[in-house]
Amino acid sequence: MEKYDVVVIGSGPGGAAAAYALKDGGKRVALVEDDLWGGTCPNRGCDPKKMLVSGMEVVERNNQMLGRGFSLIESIDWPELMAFKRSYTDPFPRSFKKGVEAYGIDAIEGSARFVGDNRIEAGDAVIEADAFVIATGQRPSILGIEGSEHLLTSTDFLDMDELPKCMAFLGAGYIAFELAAIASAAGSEVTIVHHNDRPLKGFDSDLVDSLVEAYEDRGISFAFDVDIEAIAEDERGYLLRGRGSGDREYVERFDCVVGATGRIPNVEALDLENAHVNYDGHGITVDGFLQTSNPAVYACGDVVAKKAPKLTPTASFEGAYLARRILGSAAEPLAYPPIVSIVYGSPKLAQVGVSPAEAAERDGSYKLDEMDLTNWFTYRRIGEPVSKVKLVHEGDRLVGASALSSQADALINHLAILIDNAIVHEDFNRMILGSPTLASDLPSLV
Ligand SMILES: Cc1cc2nc3c(=O)[nH]c(=O)nc-3n(C[C@H](O)[C@H](O)[C@H](O)COP(=O)(O)OP(=O)(O)OC[C@H]3O[C@@H](n4cnc5c(N)ncnc54)[C@H](O)[C@@H]3O)c2cc1C
Ligand SMILES: NC(=O)c1ccc[n+]([C@@H]2O[C@H](COP(=O)([O-])OP(=O)(O)OC[C@H]3O[C@@H](n4cnc5c(N)ncnc54)[C@H](O)[C@@H]3O)[C@@H](O)[C@H]2O)c1
Repeated sequence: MEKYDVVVIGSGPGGAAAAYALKDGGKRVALVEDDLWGGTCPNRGCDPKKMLVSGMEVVERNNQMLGRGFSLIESIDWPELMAFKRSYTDPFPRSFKKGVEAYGIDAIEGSARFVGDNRIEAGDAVIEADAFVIATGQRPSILGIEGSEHLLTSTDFLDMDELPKCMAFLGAGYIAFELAAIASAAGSEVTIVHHNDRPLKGFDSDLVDSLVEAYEDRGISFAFDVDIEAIAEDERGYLLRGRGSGDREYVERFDCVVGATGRIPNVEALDLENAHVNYDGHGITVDGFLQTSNPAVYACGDVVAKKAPKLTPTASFEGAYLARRILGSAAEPLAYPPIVSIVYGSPKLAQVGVSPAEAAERDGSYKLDEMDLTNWFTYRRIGEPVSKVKLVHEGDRLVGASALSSQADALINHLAILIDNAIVHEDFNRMILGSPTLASDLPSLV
């Protein structure tokens, strides 16, 4: 039987951050993976999605420059765009695993399951360790409806050889908005079907309304307040059946339907009962130090039941914290800085820190500014149809921001740096930034 200081289960951003930092700290570390090395983000999440977003951005920019020296590009060649994506994803797991091994971390292939409080089995190996980090992530949750076997997932979409002519996304969260924008830009007729009338819950509702309008302008349809009950295959595609408000029947046919109704934690295969590790439907339950009900077992990333958004940067932040905790250099409970969330739609929607809704609730201590930036030079020069920002200040300090535009992803990170470093308007008097850029807009925003 092999013995390690620490065994990390799951090689995604959370597990990898922990494993590398523990190795740096002198520990003997094994990293266990039962599928694609590197986890969701580089293989079937953020990165492949953003490779396809590159195509969407070209179409978006082209549309904005029509009649300004440009005419319409034909359309996206989907198989070529997919080949571009695969040029990144296909070699990724192999080179990731090579990197792990070159760093001196033992890479073990197999599905890990606990067989005792400090012992797992993975493949043929039985392994003991002083500490375990569980970082097994999540997988798509499949709606429990009749014919659910016909639903595709985000993983299927991100590896589709041909783009369907007409498709639906069920759910109106991050995945539906991002993949719908990609599919629409590539020429598919897209509908987002949602069970209530509040898409992208968690983001500012005014900006979400503007995003929905922008999608409708691009030809994306929405079916709100529809509870889907069944999907059936026939000779012409997939028939989606449900009930709308007032018990009205909803029946539509699509070439393909992608379920995007959330993700569920990967816990079942781990046999957590054998190690006395508690979990619930949201994931593994942990204390403020990311320790589970078994003092030798920790958890980080998407598999944790937590309030923090389940994103790559939060997973790696937690993995790095856990390494410090196990190495004995983190005495305090985990504390998150303001976390940036971005929906890579068309346009992009982003937020960080105190939300406009929270600012409105705590009347008096926060000041909320709403600004339409559409006529600012940064946006005029690219023919941007909509650019809005909502800024929350506490005294002279920026504490929160929400933004909607094709540049919102970059802008929100700039604003997060101001928030994290308590940079106020006067601080820009000491700086000379390259102009005209998003960064040179900042002094006028804060
Ligand atoms: C379509 C999509 C797009 C996304 N886009 C973004 C984005 O733009 N930005 C962003 O911040 N986040 C994005 N995310 C979320 C991001 O991918 C996750 O938050 C992140 O990957 C979580 O990292 P993790 O390490 O917790 O888990 P994962 O990356 O899911 O890694 C977990 C690993 O554990 C392995 N595993 C599971 N069970 C076992 C077992 N029993 N034994 C061994 N190994 C096991 C899995 O195979 C997997 O490789 C996206 C997600 C999806 C699905
Ligand atoms: N850009 C990014 O950072 C990014 C991109 C994609 C995914 N992610 C991560 O992956 C997670 C999963 O993405 P997602 O879009 O699947 O989840 P989500 O939680 O963002 O959205 C799920 C949507 O499905 C709806 N829904 C839930 N149950 C339903 C039901 N029974 N019937 C109909 N609709 C239902 C919800 O109301 C919601 O609108 C995200 O929460 C996020 O953590 C992040």
